[in-house]
Amino acid sequence: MNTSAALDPGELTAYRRFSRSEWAALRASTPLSLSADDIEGLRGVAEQFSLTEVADIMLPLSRLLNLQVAAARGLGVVQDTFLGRPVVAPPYIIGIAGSVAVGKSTFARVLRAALSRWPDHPRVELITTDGFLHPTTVLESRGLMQRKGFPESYDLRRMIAFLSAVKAGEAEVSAPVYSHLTYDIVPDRAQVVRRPDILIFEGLNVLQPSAGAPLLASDFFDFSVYVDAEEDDIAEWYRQRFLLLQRTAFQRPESYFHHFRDLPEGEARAMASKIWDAINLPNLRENILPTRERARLVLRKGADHRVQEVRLRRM
Ligand SMILES: Nc1ncnc2c1ncn2[C@@H]1O[C@H](COP(=O)(O)OP(=O)(O)OP(=O)(O)O)[C@@H](O)[C@H]1O
Ligand SMILES: CC(C)(CO)[C@@H](O)C(=O)NCCC(=O)O
Repeated sequence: MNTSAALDPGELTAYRRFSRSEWAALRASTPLSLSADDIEGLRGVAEQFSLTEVADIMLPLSRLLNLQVAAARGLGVVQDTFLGRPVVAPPYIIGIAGSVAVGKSTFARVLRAALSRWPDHPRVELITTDGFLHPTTVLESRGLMQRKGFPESYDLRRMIAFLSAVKAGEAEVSAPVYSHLTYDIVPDRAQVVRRPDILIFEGLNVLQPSAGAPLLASDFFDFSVYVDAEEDDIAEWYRQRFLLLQRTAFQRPESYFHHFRDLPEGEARAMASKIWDAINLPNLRENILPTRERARLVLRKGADHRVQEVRLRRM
């Protein structure tokens, strides 16, 4: 099986396809005038993100989302008026899905910065589903340490309860926090969300069905994005990130991968490939890629991380 760009006829009718330049041209409808400094500021949120990526991909998307937020608020007014209640806009929730190492969190950080520049929705929060992984003690007791990222490794009830509380407009909603350094949930720490204008909810599992549970994460989404790329490219990004972490985070004694800190580069690459092939690639094929066609927007990246094609669902 591969993750090639080929689409079946059903998908072709569901989505409009845009080349990079066609999508970039939609920036023309962006009334927000960003100075060169503003754009540089957005890029600073994630140094890997190039200026052209911000201008060509992120600005049209932030405009589309700005219009969508306004429309969703309009519908909220209709419902509150019908119910005779004071009008309160619930947070607009955007799900971001895709493989391990495809660049979801990088993309989400830049999207957050871009959306928060709009005066009508300055308060944008970002939560990753990593925090809803079961802690290591639970994963170990269930024999799931080699299944991290698979559906059974998450506390889905807690994840759905979190989204439900945010959408219901609760004043403060807490999410657990995961550390990539210790490879575990951080005890006694929480990330608190306080009625943001927009919540970006990022993780490989956000578009997945939840076995047996009545609600899915995507039931709470107003919009969703799938970050897509060739399997081989993602595997290489995973290896590159592993090598970077080896030179940085793994050097710290509290790192779960501290014992890999002095592996020669060839062996470190082989170790990264082994973890990729054993865990993250099967998870991509079995559980993540099958959710791609649920997304409203699919961004297809090339080997250089630049988005080459955008597919937008017809609604
Ligand atoms: N637009 C980009 N340009 C260049 N490099 C990028 C870009 N986006 C991500 N990367 C790099 O690709 C790697 C994976 O990115 P990131 O950590 O954002 O992925 P992720 O999908 O959030 O992964 P995970 O699911 O493991 O958290 C990182 O090394 C990151 O620096
Ligand atoms: C925490 C997840 C599942 C998602 O971010 C991922 O980073 C992970 O830890 N995968 C398990 C195999 C690995 O260490 O790459």
